[in-house]
Amino acid sequence: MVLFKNQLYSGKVVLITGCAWGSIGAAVALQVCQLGAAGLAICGRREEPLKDAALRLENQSKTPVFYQSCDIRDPDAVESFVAAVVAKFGRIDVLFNNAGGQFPVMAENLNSKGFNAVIRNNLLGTWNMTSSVARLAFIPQFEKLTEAEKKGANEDDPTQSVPCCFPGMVHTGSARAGVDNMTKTLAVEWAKYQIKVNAVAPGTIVSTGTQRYPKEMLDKSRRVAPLQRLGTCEEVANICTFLGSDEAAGFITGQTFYMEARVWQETSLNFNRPSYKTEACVCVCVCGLNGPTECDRSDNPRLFFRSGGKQHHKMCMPKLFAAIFFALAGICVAGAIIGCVVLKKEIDSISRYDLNGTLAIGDYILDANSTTSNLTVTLRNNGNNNNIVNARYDSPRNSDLRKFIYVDMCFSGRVFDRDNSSIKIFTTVTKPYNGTIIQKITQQYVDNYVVNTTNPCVQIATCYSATTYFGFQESNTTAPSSFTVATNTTESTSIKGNIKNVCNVGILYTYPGIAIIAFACVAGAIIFLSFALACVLIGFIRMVMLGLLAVLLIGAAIAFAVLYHKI
Ligand SMILES: CCCCCCCCCCC/C=C/C(=O)SCCNC(=O)CCNC(=O)[C@H](O)C(C)(C)COP(=O)(O)OP(=O)(O)OC[C@H]1O[C@@H](n2cnc3c(N)ncnc32)[C@H](O)[C@@H]1OP(=O)(O)O
Ligand SMILES: NC(=O)C1=CN([C@@H]2O[C@H](COP(=O)(O)OP(=O)(O)OC[C@H]3O[C@@H](n4cnc5c(N)ncnc54)[C@H](OP(=O)(O)O)[C@@H]3O)[C@@H](O)[C@H]2O)C=CC1
Repeated sequence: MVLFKNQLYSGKVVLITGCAWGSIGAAVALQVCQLGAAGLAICGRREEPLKDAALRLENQSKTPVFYQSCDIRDPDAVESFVAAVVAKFGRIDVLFNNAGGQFPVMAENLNSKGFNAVIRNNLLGTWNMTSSVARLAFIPQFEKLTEAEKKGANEDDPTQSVPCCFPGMVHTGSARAGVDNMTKTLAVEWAKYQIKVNAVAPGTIVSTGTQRYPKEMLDKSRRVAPLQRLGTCEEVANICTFLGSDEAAGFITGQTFYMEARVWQETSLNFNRPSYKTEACVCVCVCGLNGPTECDRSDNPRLFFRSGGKQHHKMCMPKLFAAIFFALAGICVAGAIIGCVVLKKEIDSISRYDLNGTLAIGDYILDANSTTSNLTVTLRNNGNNNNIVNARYDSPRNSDLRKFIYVDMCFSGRVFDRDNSSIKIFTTVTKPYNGTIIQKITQQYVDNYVVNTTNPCVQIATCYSATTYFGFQESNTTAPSSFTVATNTTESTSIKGNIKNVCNVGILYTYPGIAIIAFACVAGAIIFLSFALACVLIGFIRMVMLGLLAVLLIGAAIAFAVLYHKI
């Protein structure tokens, strides 16, 4: 699209403050370079973006570009930059006071230092640059003209906002109102040097600058804009390029051009109810991270922290809580892993005792770690052609009260009752740990005479500290401390035993501390992870509300179930 005459800026030396690629300044720079400017000088606080912009501009035009790091708030730096430009190009024809900016903040949260910082950036900075360029370039250049020639045009183009008011930006609104007045005053004062001074007050423009603003603010800006959209840097550049050209706008001075009639009445009406989120933010300033980002301190000043850096990183309520919950979930996961590893190690360390064989009269099983007998089996003839089987299991480690073992015993062979009546096989646990009977007396009635080979098998769950007696006993006999059973002497009687270590349910009793911590950690990880995800997906407040609702519903359901059960 050709908007301007080819070579409109031919022979002109242009100075643009603030020119990072993607900014309004860079859009103006590209236009004037492509329109044949003889030289371009750009400045900014950071050198890297300037170098980058200079390279791009030189690649896309024939204009030589000079850049220097310079903070427009510093009069000495400005003076030396302008002097360097004059030394480099010999003159300056057009000045675009583009550098500036602020931070969004509600007036009640703005202190004097912050107000001053923005006034300095937008009003004082604009003045510093304008005055230096006028003194070091415009006026001396004018003085050198012949009377006939004294009709040059220079352009001061401070971009600014605020047709009438600027809620949320009182500092910059004031600064730009000052620039507006500066524009008019200088246009009159310096008309004698044929310096023309105009200002452009863009609406909200999509640029590297506004990328740092909260999305909600920009959305609001878009909604109140008559054209229902944000402007582009090129659109601002078009009017700047026009005003900067003596040929195009030679008869325009002392004017402020508002690019878009914002409906400020509506904004003013909403002043006390800003449409952007008022959520609490934690703002941390860190040096040396991905370029400067400004914190929106107006969100909620109470949770604002700074650590002295210049770059601000913001974390708002839901994200903050999500981060906290993620961290807690992480700690829980670590705890669960450590707990499970410790438990596994402990369980693996429990010895296994396998009898795996037939016990004969007088046999006993040795504890793997000691020579103490812990299972003794005696078989003796009761003098009536019957044998008595007595078995006794003693804890090998009486001190270790919390550990359990299961003993599986299988009796095989033919078992006779003296009276041919049914007999009982039972196990009982005496002296159970802590007074609790681990497995109550198990009774199993066996048919007359024959006990099949796989049955009866009994399982005795006992505590190490307990002494367990097991055996066959005639019915109607109360449990004594030893049991007898009549066996046919012609039949072999054997006991197979298998002592297993405890795992499953026993864990909870065995290592209560570690097990409880491990299970609590697993539960905690699940809960915190759910909280964190809820914070990310639905926000902290809503998550708390939903949580309360869930608790109420569950409570009501339990109450209903209890009542229903009772009825
Ligand atoms: C209802 C509201 C509706 C509004 C709708 C508006 C829609 C958007 C319209 C956007 C239009 C304008 C766009 C642009 O201008 S684009 C350009 C964007 N670029 C920038 O804005 C960045 C430029 N800013 C800066 O370079 C710096 O912030 C600045 C130079 C202005 C100040 O930096 P300086 O280093 O001098 O200052 P400090 O950071 O040290 O701070 C000094 C004191 O200022 C106070 N301060 C700073 N930040 C905040 C904050 N976020 N909130 C409140 N106060 C703040 C504070 O007192 C600082 O002192 P301390 O450090 O001692 O605390
Ligand atoms: N975008 C918008 O909607 C609107 C913008 N404006 C104004 O237009 C101008 C350009 O805006 P935009 O392009 O969006 O902003 P950007 O933030 O994208 O660019 C601003 C440029 O100015 C430089 N700058 C800022 N402060 C200083 C300083 N003290 N000294 C030297 N250089 C400085 C920055 O470089 P560095 O950080 O390296 O110093 C950067 O190159 C600004 O003044 C802005 O306030 C006005 C109305 C609306």
